Amino acid sequence: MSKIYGEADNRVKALDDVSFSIKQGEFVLIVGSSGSGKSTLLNMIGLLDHPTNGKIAIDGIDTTTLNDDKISSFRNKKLGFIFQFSNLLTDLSVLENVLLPLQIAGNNTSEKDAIDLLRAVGLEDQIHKRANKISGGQAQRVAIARGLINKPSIVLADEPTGNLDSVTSGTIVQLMKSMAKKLNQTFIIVTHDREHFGDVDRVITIKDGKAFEGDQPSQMEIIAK
Ligand SMILES: Nc1ncnc2c1ncn2[C@@H]1O[C@H](COP(=O)(O)OP(=O)(O)OP(=O)(O)O)[C@@H](O)[C@H]1O
Repeated sequence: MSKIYGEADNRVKALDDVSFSIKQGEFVLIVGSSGSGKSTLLNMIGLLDHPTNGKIAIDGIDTTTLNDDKISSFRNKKLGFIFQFSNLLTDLSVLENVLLPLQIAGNNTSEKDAIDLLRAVGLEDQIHKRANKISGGQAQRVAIARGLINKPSIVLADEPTGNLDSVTSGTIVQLMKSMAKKLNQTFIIVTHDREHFGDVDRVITIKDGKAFEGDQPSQMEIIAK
């Protein structure tokens, strides 16, 4: 799978023939220096953008063949997003923001699940605050709870611990790992904080748009192919 931005003189090959497969339940880190293509890869797996060449298969479905409606419903049902600049709706409370994905997916709203998650990210005393009255780090933790509330089978996170102190980062990492185990969720996490994550199933390094595991070019198939 490749992704090229722009044309002619402005052409940037952000992903260059990246190919790997991730199994259900794997906890995977994507690391690499700034500008290497990590966010581009996450956007492709999250079906937020299309690859220029190749395909992304999820659960055996080649997502490049799906129309926009199908992509939206696929995204709502299967994927959870924790993106650093994923804005919260500022007119809503912290709790309402976390409940939103349940309502969009038409799932039964479970306030208890939302409150449990907010407690797990250390925000139980902020749940009725409006989202514009909390700090950046707290907003990041709300975004984490919001990304997990639907119990998505695949969670995509871009720098989920980026705004957080190391104690809170540790709590968040433990929460994500325990959810991954309990619900057999796949986590694909872009991070600059490799050390905060401790033991993980796999680490994929992106270098100049190419994917490596260990020192070897990644040779596995599917998900991004
Ligand atoms: N929308 C875009 N249009 C043009 N070029 C882009 C676009 N998005 C990313 N790029 C370019 O693609 C390359 C990969 O960018 P990407 O954001 O995926 O890197 P990254 O590894 O996530 O970086 P960082 O760690 O700084 O977030 C960079 O050269 C970047 O400038």
